[in-house]
Amino acid sequence: MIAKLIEKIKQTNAPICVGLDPLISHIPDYILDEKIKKYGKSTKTVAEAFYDFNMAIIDKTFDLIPAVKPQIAMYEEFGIDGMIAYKNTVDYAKSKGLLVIGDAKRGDIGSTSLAYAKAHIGVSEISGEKLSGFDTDFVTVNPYLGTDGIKPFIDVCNSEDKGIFVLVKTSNPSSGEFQDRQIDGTPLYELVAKKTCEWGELSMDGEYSNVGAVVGATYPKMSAILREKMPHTFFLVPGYGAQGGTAEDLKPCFNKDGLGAIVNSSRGIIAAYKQEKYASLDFANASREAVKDMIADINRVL
Ligand SMILES: O=C(O)c1cc(=O)[nH]c(=O)n1[C@@H]1O[C@H](COP(=O)(O)O)[C@@H](O)[C@H]1O
Repeated sequence: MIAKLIEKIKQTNAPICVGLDPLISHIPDYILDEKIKKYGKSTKTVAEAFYDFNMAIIDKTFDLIPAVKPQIAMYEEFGIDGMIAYKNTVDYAKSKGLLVIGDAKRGDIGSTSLAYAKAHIGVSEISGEKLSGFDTDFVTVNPYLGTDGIKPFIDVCNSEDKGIFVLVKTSNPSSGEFQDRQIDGTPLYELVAKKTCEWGELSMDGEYSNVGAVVGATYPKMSAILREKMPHTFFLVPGYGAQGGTAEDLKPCFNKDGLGAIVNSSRGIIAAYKQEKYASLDFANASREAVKDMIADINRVL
């Protein structure tokens, strides 16, 4: 699956994905009001509004980008109705030819990880009939439980041609609390990186592995170290835009050939219409212009 993502990045010349992380405060009033009229002040209203909002953004951006990354938490907040909106968003993005990175940060003991893997990137079976859950192309995975928590995801990557991104160095302010702690002279994030490379060897897809790494844009010195130590690992890079990461900051995440990473921006794209620069545009066209600006900004440094 990573080879497909790389192919789409080359086709679009855009190593970026749009984070579909809607909040009620992002949704224009006219969409919310229409849904409230139909469904009252309910979780269904929010879910339907999120789906309409996402579809409009996908319609205006799918020709420019290789992938989207819906963050499941934003949907889970609204229970079953939210989860339906998540699944509908995944399916709509795929119908437009986009690859979908489900951001669910799963990981547990082996048997439970297998269920998570099947839910997000795999299939299940009942009496010989295949059943799919969310069916995204990639899912983000938390490595804290170690190899038996990761292995089921890798097995599903191999059987279904899918991919995962393992949290290695996250973008948030507290990421160093554990990740930067030295263990026998090596920071924990480097130990996780080494393990991620070993796991990656179990699912190679061309030059890169289906086992990728999440590396935040906000720690460029560490990104440079990781890029060198992980030559066959593709990076998912969050933290650009709203969290302060700049194009210069994420440059070390890329290889010399300009490949090796896909950069996510969520609020910076889907809520672009709230920024002065895009204020004259409707929300979906503002997202389109913000995507074009992000692509140009990143390609400028590559
Ligand atoms: O796995 C992720 O995508 C992730 C890892 C990380 O280290 N930092 C991080 O921000 N993310 C996700 O990336 C998105 C960032 O959103 P914005 O800050 O609005 O661009 C959110 O969905 C986060 O959950």
